[in-house]
Amino acid sequence: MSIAIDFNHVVKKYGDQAVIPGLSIKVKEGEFFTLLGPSGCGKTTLLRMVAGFNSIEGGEIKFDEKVMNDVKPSKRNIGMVFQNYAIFPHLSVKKNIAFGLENRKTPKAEIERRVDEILRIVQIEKFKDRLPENLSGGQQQRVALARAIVINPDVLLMDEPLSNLDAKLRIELRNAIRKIQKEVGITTVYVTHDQEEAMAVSDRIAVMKDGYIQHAGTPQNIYHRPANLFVSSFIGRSNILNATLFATNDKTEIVIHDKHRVVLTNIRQELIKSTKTNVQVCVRPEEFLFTSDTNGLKGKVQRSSFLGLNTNYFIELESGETVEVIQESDIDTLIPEGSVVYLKLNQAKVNVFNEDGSVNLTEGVKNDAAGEVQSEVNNVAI
Ligand SMILES: Nc1ncnc2c1ncn2[C@@H]1O[C@H](COP(=O)(O)OP(=O)(O)OP(=O)(O)O)[C@@H](O)[C@H]1O
Repeated sequence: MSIAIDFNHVVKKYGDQAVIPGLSIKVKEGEFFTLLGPSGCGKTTLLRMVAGFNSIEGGEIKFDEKVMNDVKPSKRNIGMVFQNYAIFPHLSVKKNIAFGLENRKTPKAEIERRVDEILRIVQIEKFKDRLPENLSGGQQQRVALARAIVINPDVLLMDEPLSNLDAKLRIELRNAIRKIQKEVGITTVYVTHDQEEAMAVSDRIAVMKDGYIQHAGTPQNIYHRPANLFVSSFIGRSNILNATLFATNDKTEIVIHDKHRVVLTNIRQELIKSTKTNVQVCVRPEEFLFTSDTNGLKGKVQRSSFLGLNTNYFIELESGETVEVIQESDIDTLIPEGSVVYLKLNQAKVNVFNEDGSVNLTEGVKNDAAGEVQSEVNNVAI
């Protein structure tokens, strides 16, 4: 059985310091939900609150309709996977997996059946009689995952489960984790600081900073329509350019470096309080296009790198700023280093933020975070 988790104005304090000042979000039943953010933003703290290892100083955490604040960790029916595997070294793989069921006094035949089923799902049948010391890191982490899910938990919590593995294994195991989570359908909260990993495994991601969720949404929405400049810089690569936004009754346009004009049709007019506003424009490397139009942004190619599918260019603009441009590789053409080029923006894709970067002025942001930072953002005067 899987459940929904409701974080309702949750507060965590250490002494006087509120590391989570008030956080609200709903995790859906069966969802793969990831907490993503830089070191110290409060991901582990929040995960430990779900498990019951951390006290709650305000608000409530509910599993479906039940308030869990004072429920002991052992009564929460949670499976956990940590980065350091946490499996018993002296027990075989099979015994490690059976351990939680034996503790719960599950009948022997049922233990046999469940362990065999999980060995199959996690694809470690052939190692079932080995001791952990004779397994690779990735195989040990599969055992840890099997141990966590064999007890049929309501919630699966994972804290950086891949961070001790090498790059190739990380990709292999993250795909396995995603597949297994969908097969068993357990509501999952996953912690990572690796944005690519978060995008690869999650149904939804909450990008955190300083104990607040900045943006919660699908990987696609967070990438294409980040709620603020922090989110756009944290997820994927971004070129940030200063610009001026002019809004008249006829049209809205941005002017970059006093020269390059781009008409935009997707600005949230209700947020524009002045005919002339300083803004910051975020252009992903693939949202630049080369043009023969000399009204484009002029620059000089500093470095061209053929990467197979794509070609990567670093271009120094007249302003002295360097931007990164990615184009699908052409079979014969590589723009040589030193060439003068003109760039235009894919105007439907770029994001425009207010001067301090706290609000995306572009239409299409879908932010499910219902915490205080959200209402502050909505009230920002521009
Ligand atoms: N027991 C504690 N006492 C005091 N402060 C703490 C304690 N545990 C964590 N903190 C502080 O709370 C904040 C959030 O820490 P947390 O471990 O949740 O961050 P994180 O996002 O998981 O970081 P990382 O990715 O480095 O693990 C940090 O500023 C940390 O120093």
